[in-house]
Amino acid sequence: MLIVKDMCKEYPNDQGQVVRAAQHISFEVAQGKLFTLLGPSGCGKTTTLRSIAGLEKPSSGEIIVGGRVLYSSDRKIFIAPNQRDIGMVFQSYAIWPHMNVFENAAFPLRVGKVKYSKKQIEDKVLRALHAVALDGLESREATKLSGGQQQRLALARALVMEPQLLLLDEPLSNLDAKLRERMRFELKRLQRDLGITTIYVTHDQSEALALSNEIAVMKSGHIMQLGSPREIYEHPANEFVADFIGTTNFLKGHITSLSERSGYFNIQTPIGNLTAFSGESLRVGEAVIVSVRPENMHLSIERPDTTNVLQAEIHTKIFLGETLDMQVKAADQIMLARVHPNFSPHVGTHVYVHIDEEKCIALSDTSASSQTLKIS
Ligand SMILES: Nc1ncnc2c1ncn2[C@@H]1O[C@H](COP(=O)(O)OP(=O)(O)OP(=O)(O)O)[C@@H](O)[C@H]1O
Repeated sequence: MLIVKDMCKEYPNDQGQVVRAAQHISFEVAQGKLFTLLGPSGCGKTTTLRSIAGLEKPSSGEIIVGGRVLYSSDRKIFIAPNQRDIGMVFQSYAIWPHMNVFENAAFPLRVGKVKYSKKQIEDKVLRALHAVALDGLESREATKLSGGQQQRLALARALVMEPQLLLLDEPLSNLDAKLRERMRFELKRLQRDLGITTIYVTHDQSEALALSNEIAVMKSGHIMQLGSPREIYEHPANEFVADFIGTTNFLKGHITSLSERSGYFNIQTPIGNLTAFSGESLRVGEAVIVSVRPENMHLSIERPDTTNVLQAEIHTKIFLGETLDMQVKAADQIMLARVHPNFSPHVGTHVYVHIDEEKCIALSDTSASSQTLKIS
C-alpha cells in the first residue's frame, strides 16, 4: 500500500551545514496496517512523515501510495500535498474554536476542490463522527468538548475525506497520562474497524508497542530496526534499540565458545558465565553486550537445578503495586529484576538469579570492536 524507497532528506542549517534528517529510509506498509516511526527527538520521524504527506520534498528516493508514485527523484515526480489523498492529524490538532462539531468535521469538504451537495456533506460528516463516537454532539461548540473528544474530532476531520492513508504525528501528546492511555485503545479499535492504513509517529515506546503492527526504530536519520513490537522488544538488533525500547540490563562480556544449540553462544561476563541467543553471526573472542529484561530475571533463595544461574544479593527494593522492582548486586554490577510482590526477601539476602537462555540476547559491542579478546 505504502512504499518508501531509499528516501533521503537534507536541510541546510543556520551555519550553512547540511543536516541529514532522513537517510536511506526504506519500508513498506501493507493495506490496513498501523506502522509506527519511533525514536528520540530529532531522529527524523516527522521529516519522514511530512515527506509522505508532501509537506517536504525529499532530496532523493521514491514514495508510492496504492501503486501511484507521489514522489520520485529519478523520474522527477512530485505530487502536491492536496492531490495525495492523505489525511493527517498533527500534535497540535487545532480544531476551530468558532465552529461547532459538525462544521469542524465538514471543513475539509467545504474547502476542497470537489464540490459536494448539502446531503453528501451531511452523510460524510455523520459517518466520520460516528466512526469516532461523537455522533449526537454535532451542534456542540467544539471548545466545549473534553480533551479526548477534541482529539477524536481532529481525527474525524482527517477521516471525512476518506483518505487511503492516515498520518498521525504524536496525536496523543497533548493529553494527560490517563486519557492518553484510554485513547490508545480507542485509536487501535478505530483503526482496526475502519481498516485504514496508518502511519503513526511517536517518541513514546509504550505507545508504539501498544498500537503498532510494525515499528521502525529510528536514530539520527536512520532506521535501526524494522519489526513487530514483539520482535523489537524480544530481539533488539542492537544496543540502541534494546535500550530505547523498555528497560533492560546490559552486561559486558566476550564469547568463549559456541553453544551446541545453533544461534546460542557461551559468554563470560564479570558476574558469571551465561549462554545467550544472538541473531548476529558472532565469533569466539568477540566483545558483546548481553541484554536481559528485568522481568526475565528469576530470583530464588534456593539454587535452581538448571543452567544460566548467577549469584547475587538484594540491594534495593521498590514497591510498585502490581510488581516489585529489585536491584540485585552481583560482583560490582547492579541489575534490575521485576518480580511478583509476594516474593520480597530482605535487603542483603543472598539470592540466585536464573535467566532463560532465550531471554539473554547477545549484541555485538560496537564500542569495543578494537578490543576483541583472543581466546586460545
Ligand atoms: N526545516 C528544517 N530546517 C533545518 N533543519 C531541520 C528542519 N526540520 C527538521 N530539521 C532537523 O532535522 C532533524 C530531524 O528532525 P525531525 O523533526 O524529523 O525529527 P523528529 O524525530 O520528528 O523530532 P521531534 O520528535 O522532536 O519532532 C533534526 O536535527 C532537526 O533539527
